[in-house]
Amino acid sequence: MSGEVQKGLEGVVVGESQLSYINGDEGRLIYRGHEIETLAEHATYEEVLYLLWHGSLPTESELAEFTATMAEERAVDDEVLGTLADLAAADEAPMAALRTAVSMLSASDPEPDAAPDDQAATLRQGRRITAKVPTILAAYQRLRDGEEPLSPKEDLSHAGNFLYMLTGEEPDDVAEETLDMALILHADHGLNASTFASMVIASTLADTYAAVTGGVGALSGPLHGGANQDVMETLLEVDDSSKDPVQWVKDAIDDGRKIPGFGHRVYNVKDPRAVILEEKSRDLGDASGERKWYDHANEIEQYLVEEAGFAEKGLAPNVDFYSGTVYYQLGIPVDMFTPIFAMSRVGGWVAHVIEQLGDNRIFRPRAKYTGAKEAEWTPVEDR
Ligand SMILES: CC(=O)SCCNC(=O)CCNC(=O)[C@H](O)C(C)(C)COP(=O)(O)OP(=O)(O)OC[C@H]1O[C@@H](n2cnc3c(N)ncnc32)[C@H](O)[C@@H]1OP(=O)(O)O
Ligand SMILES: O=C([O-])CC(=O)C(=O)O
Repeated sequence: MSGEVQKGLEGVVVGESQLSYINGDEGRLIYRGHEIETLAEHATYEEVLYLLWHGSLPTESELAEFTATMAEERAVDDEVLGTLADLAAADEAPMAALRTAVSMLSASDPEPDAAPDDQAATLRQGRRITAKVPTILAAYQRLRDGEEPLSPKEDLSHAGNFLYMLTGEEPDDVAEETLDMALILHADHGLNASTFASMVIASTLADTYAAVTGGVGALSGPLHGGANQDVMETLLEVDDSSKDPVQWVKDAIDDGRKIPGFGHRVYNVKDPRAVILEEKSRDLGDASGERKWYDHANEIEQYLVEEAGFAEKGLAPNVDFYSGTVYYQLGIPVDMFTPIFAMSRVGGWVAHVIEQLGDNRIFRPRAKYTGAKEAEWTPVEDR
């Protein structure tokens, strides 16, 4: 066994997966053989969930049944809504509220005695959690606004129902399709930090709720999913400053700031999801006549990649760089951006947990011990 330290586990292969493949030099992402561009254009989020969880694209009748089952599972208990109201009163961050609420869902699980390594039961539990996350998030946003949560509508899509529960109005096609596409793009991405966190938890044979709660926690950090909120806050800061975006970013680099939404452990080139989201951000701007959010982001990208040497260092926009400008143009509050990422990625966490359970071995790496080996014991009163 090599004693070499692989900081951040870079390049370490810990298992096999059939879920998603990333080529970081080509900027390519596929889910179970399907290119992300094809899925973004033609699939729905429900279809992608089915693909990830069941191994192949559903037939029309399989999709109808799957969609209906998930829609029936959207409602959450009053106890969860009550806790969300308390958290809203305490001004808790939405990702923290989501983390707490997902953990609470286990109390109403209809299969509490399911064996932890039962893949079929894990899939049903994961499906129920995935169905309920939008309800939790929309309820939380309404409670923060002093409004009553809305009950889910079963006849709307996963994305459409979330927007309805958030705003009280059924969304137009553009908003629904845009969010649906964003959910598809964020559903899975190999062994990213939050997915790996879920897998580590599942590998101990802890339950699905523990694994997903851990995933939410890991995704919330600014080096991971939290970056989409940071990107939008950066663009708002640019807009509020008296500087043009390029001058702003030059000064930010001189001040030693990291630019959120740039850099990736696997991609050395632009993330293919960022390419799709960039186009969507520009289209939304053109349609509304207000392109400044896309323009600010794009000017920053052009400068960093073409003039500041980011391309040579393999630093390019990641999925978080343009997603925020898309959500912002849909009127979604900035601190709901990372929760929307979670609303999608829960599907990937569940898929990887099921895959892990199919060939489980507990994760247990080692650290190279660099501490003292012979310390002298001194009684507390003599220290
Ligand atoms: C959904 C997602 O999780 S996508 C990632 C979302 N996170 C972000 O956008 C936050 C900003 N980006 C980052 O912090 C990093 O690029 C990460 C966390 C994504 C990847 O981290 P790592 O693979 O460990 O790369 P690491 O942080 O070591 O960076 C390598 C070099 O690039 C630099 N670098 C990396 N990202 C950036 C950035 N956004 N801006 C400026 N410099 C950067 C680092 O300073 C480092 O330079 P050095 O070698 O001179 O010290
Ligand atoms: O893969 C990663 O490390 C981060 C990422 O882009 C994702 O989770 O979508």
